[in-house]
Amino acid sequence: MKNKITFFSRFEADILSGKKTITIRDKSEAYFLAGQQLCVFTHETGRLFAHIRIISISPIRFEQLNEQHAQQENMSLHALKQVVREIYPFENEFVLIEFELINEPI
Ligand SMILES: CC(=O)Nc1ccn([C@H]2C[C@H](O)[C@@H](CO)O2)c(=O)n1
Repeated sequence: MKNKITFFSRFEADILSGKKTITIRDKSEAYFLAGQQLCVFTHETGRLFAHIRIISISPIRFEQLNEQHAQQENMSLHALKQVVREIYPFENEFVLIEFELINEPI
């Protein structure tokens, strides 16, 4: 089972401070399971910077993104939709991955 996930390095500080607690991914990353512990790397350089535990993973459509999701991403809803559209220009079906930061090594 794949136990790694990458994030753009611009989100590292928000993840480490606990301000960002979800991520929206396309279905190519729908294989994660609730309870799974993941090593978190930067997308750009592959540097390990955190460990997280998945709380839940559920399907979501682009038009269902709302203010609560934006808050969990520590950005405005407009910014969240813009980021998702930049990363996935043609996708409408996603998975919502809710996670918590863990300190213990895995
Ligand atoms: C780096 C990589 O492989 N893929 C992604 C995909 C998404 N994110 C972030 C951007 C937003 O905060 C949410 C919404 O998709 O998740 C990311 O850092 N890296």
